[in-house]
Amino acid sequence: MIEVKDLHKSFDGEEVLKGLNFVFERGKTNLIIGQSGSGKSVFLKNMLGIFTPEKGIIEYDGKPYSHFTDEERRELRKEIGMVFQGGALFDSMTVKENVMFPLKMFTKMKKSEMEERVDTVLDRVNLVGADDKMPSEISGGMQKRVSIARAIVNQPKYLFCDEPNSGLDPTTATVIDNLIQKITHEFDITTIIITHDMNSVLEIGEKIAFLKDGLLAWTGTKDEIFRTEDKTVTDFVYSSDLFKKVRDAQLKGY
Ligand SMILES: Nc1ncnc2c1ncn2[C@@H]1O[C@H](COP(=O)(O)OP(=O)(O)OP(=O)(O)O)[C@@H](O)[C@H]1O
Repeated sequence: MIEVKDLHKSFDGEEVLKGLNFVFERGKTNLIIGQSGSGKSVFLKNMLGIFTPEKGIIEYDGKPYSHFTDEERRELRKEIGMVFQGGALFDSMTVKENVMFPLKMFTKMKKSEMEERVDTVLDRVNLVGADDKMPSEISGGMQKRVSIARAIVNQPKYLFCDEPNSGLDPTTATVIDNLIQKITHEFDITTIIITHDMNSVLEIGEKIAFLKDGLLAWTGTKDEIFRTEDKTVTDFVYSSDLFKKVRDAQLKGY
């Protein structure tokens, strides 16, 4: 669980986050949505310790990040998996080398143990047999799966995903969403996903934080987002054709 309390962040005197409060729950896919420029990435970077907030508290399983020693911050870094927008694989490394990278960086595992772990996660993301391929030789969807495998190989407690399905066709995007959700449940991870994709909201929005102008404008679940009459939310979500179609179908009782 990651709890954020009264988080403020400014750049050059301009306040981007204006006092956010939210609990990202363990074992759930927690989504951050909102228009471009609403502060989603800045929010994520504060949680990752890349930015330091001027005010507010970020607690990792009950412990404020500001109280962590340097050593504890390094330990925490090992417990965080990251799925970057675009995958961010190392082009010059094979699939297997990419996935093994965090183990080499953060653990003292023996080579055989690392190989076993890599095989297990590649199996988990349905990439058996792709070990020796280069990123350029596999599809965008497969690259995302490699990125997920790399993010979970060190058994993280927290998984941060920045638009994990951007650039994918809708079917592959759904496969990736469902994979992240399954892994979240299976390993009881606190997963935080920034997304623009309304289909993801419908599929895996177990807990949603809707940001507007640096404030939390609404929170709820994928079921609640359909029922809310909050105009700020409806203006945003019903600008998506997909949402309109699903809501119309629901109203007709399909
Ligand atoms: N390092 C930085 N220095 C100065 N301003 C920044 C910095 N990072 C972000 N900002 C500003 O903070 C605001 C929020 O940006 P942020 O990237 O969090 O938006 P976002 O909601 O993630 O947008 P998008 O959906 O387009 O990625 C923007 O006005 C942006 O210019």
